[in-house]
Amino acid sequence: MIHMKNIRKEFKTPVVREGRFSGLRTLFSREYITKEAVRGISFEIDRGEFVGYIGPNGAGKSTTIKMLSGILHPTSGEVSIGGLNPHVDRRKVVKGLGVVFGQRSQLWWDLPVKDSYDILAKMYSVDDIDKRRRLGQLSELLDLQAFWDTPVRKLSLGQRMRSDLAAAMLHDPEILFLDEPTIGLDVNAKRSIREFLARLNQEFGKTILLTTHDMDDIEQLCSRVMVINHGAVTYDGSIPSLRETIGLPTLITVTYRGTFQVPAASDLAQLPISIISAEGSTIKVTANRREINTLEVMKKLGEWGELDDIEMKDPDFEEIIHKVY
Ligand SMILES: Nc1ncnc2c1ncn2[C@@H]1O[C@H](COP(=O)(O)OP(=O)(O)OP(=O)(O)O)[C@@H](O)[C@H]1O
Repeated sequence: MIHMKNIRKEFKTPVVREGRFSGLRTLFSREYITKEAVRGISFEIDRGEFVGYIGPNGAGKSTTIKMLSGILHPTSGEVSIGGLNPHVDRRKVVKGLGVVFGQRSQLWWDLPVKDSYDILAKMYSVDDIDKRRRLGQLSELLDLQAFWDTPVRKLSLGQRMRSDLAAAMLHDPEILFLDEPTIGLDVNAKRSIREFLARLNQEFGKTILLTTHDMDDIEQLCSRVMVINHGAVTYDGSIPSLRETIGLPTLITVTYRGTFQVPAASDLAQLPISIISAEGSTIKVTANRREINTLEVMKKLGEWGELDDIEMKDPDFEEIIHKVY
């Protein structure tokens, strides 16, 4: 449904001149610096997928989304949405696309929220009956009613983001591109947006590509994650297999009934288990699931004393991402 093959994007910016008349000299400069923002990205996204697109600042995420939505033209490579080129067939493609840039609103700043929807409905040729029906549904899902008549500039960030999501869905697109839709939101606002996005995907079958720096968004919503770094995709797969690929150790806290006996240092060195601390009847160890499975770890720990309680903590997704970046 969404196809990108060997996509590259270069930006050319004039060399900034220094000294007298620097502004004018920069303006008329013929020297450019070329920045390769995206370097040969390829991926396919199928109908109904919910894909996280993550990477550090400046990695090329927004540039990718802009090329997919036809705002930017790739320097080279193939891009298509439902078989159409978003740059060439922009009008047709945008009918099936909803786009939200969390940092920028597509609503009219001084108008009441509902007036922006009237304008957007006209722009997307949504008739009155469909507009009323969809806004009723969106208003219920996103709880918009309370600020329906409020000018956009007076909305809180959470209300503004909910209004923007409704705006992106007003023409009922099949595909949604979201660039940081939870940026700056508090826990409750994030939760309500995540619930909405999960329903769009699960109940209404929408295909969603989500860019975010919030790893909870990714973990709670996405079945697939793509990591982009320095303009190239460095990982594309599920979250569990990303955990496995990175292979950070699991922290295991064991409480014994009474005393326990750890093996001699030479024997311990043979095991894929490391002791972090031992105090009273509690010991903390780490083990890498790539080297030893959970059952084997429990068996080994059981040989050291009579087990009372075991707690396992997998590495946070945040820590894993830190490793990939
Ligand atoms: N219009 C432009 N002109 C010149 N350089 C640009 C332009 N847009 C983006 N870039 C550069 O391309 C690179 C990728 O930018 P992009 O905005 O795609 O990153 P990002 O992954 O979305 O980052 P962030 O997480 O900070 O939003 C950056 O080095 C950026 O400075």
